[in-house]
Amino acid sequence: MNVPLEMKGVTQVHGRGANEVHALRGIDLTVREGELVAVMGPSGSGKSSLLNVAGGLDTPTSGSVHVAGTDIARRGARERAAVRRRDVGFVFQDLNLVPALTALENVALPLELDGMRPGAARGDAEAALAEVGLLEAADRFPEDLSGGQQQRVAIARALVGPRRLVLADEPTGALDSVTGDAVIRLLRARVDAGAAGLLVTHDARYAAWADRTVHLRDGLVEGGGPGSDGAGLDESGELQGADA
Ligand SMILES: Nc1ncnc2c1ncn2[C@@H]1O[C@H](COP(=O)(O)OP(=O)(O)OP(=O)(O)O)[C@@H](O)[C@H]1O
Repeated sequence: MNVPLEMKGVTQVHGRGANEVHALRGIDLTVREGELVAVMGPSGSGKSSLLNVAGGLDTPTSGSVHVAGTDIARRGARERAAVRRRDVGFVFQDLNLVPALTALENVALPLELDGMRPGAARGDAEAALAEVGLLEAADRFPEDLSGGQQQRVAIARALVGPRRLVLADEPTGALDSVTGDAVIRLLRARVDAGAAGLLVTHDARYAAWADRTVHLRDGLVEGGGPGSDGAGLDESGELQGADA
């Protein structure tokens, strides 16, 4: 089976000329099935850029980004969107639930947009809501849910269907620690069930749930020379301390 995520020599330049920002400067990163990788680093080091490129929301300036075997760096927007909908789940800090849709309809939406029949989409959405412990809230609207419940609906929407790659950008940002722990536990459970996960976090406590941590600085994996994807960087207590 293909590796869920394999990035090689990925660079990304935002802007032009005097405004050019080199957000990513040569990233090699592989995330395998059953593996949760935490991404840490100072503000502006490229964490969000890395996640957006990994999930095909942005294209890199150079390098390859294989998601479940397809190099999305070399595909057009339409094909990238198809890979994204089929294989990638995003958990963002910004919940982005549709206010006019119930929890269940919010979760079913990406499946229906991808052409799944409403009945089948509903069944998968119920399973995803059950996974986050919110099946009883299926028919409620976002405004009738607490912040933590809304976050779980967003997680269910990210995890619905058989996604092989789950990308989370500070998913615990706005949450109290109990709810934050619950979110990370859900992510960990999905990865243990066979997905690959990439988790951007500033919090060493959440990074501790990952199998390994990659530290970014100025668009590069620290200690990750050519041919390395940063595995084993955890041994550097100094870097962990600097980021926490
Ligand atoms: N759309 C854009 N246009 C121009 N510059 C950008 C754009 N997106 C990101 N950048 C720049 O690229 C660099 C990396 O940004 P990125 O958001 O990836 O960092 P980050 O590590 O996620 O930061 P933070 O922790 O603050 O969210 C920064 O210098 C940022 O200003």
